[in-house]
Amino acid sequence: RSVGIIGAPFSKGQPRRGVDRGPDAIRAAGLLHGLHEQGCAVKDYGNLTFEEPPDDEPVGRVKHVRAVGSANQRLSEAVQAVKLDGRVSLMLGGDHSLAIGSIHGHAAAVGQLAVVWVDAHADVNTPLTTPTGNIHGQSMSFLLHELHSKIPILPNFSWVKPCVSAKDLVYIGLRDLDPAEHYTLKLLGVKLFSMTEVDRLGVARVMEETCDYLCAKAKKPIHLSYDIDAIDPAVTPATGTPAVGGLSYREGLYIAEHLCQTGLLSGVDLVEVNPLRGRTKDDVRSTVSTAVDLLLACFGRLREG
Ligand SMILES: N[C@@]1(C(=O)O)CN(C[C@@H]2CCCCN2)C[C@@H]1CCC[B-](O)(O)O
Ligand SMILES: [Mn+2]
Ligand SMILES: [Mn+2]
Ligand SMILES: [Mn+2]
Repeated sequence: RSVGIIGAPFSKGQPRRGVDRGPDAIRAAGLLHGLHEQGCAVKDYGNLTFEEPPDDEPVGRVKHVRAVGSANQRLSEAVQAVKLDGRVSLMLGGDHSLAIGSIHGHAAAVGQLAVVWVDAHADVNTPLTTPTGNIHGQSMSFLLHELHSKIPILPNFSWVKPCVSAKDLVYIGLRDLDPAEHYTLKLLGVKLFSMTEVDRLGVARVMEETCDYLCAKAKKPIHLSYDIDAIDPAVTPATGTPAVGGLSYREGLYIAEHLCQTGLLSGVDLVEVNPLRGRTKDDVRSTVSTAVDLLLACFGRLREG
């Protein structure tokens, strides 16, 4: 497998300091060494640098609009370039607002794609429904064709074109949604496997149904957007919005292994690792090493050897 790594040290999609340290923490924990060990051809494109627009006042309730819009435009261009290099793009966050640029750039390069969003949260608030104003909880709303009419004009966001159809999106791990998000997902008929379905069906059946659902019509390239807070906070506590009752380490790995086996994985995000949110060094170590293990599984590592 040929992998192109992009570091996106960005935190303005949410209020907590430290998530911009995610990319270098994940690298320091041995990501590149691990990928090389398992035979991947790896190119590290380094960390993006982001401008800090002055006077970035909230627009309505939405915070850091100009910074988030500008950062994601830059990320979109970078991901598109990695795809045009013929590599699977791997974006290391940084907060989950970065999925806007990552998925946008991926779609610009490959056309229609399927999205698997692994997360405790749906991140599908619109700028008008968000309870917090944090754009990391709104990312999917900018990307879905079906929500285009619900998105107001925002500064530095005019470049964003919706690029995902609701029928091409699957959520896994949901357990902390806002009312408006739940309403939206039901209204659009988005396929979702909350932690209830994970418990009821088991992760193997969830992945079987996910792939059957996404591949039923045509096999599209898959974009996997993995929020580390999908995993149970007992395993990955160093993150901004932990929610109890998450995926086990094993379930998290299985999801990555299964998607890797489809051969359709074309873009990956690993976001919301925040080294400053661990109570102890062990908290941080466990979070970062789990992130590395999930990524090694995305790119071919199997527990059987
Ligand atoms: N829906 C949210 C939003 O801010 O829009 C509100 N929620 C926090 C809140 C905590 C108390 C119980 C109810 N939920 C976080 C989520 C965004 C997560 C972004 B992600 O990237 O971490 O997934
Ligand atoms: Mn998220
Ligand atoms: Mn989340
Ligand atoms: Mn988060």
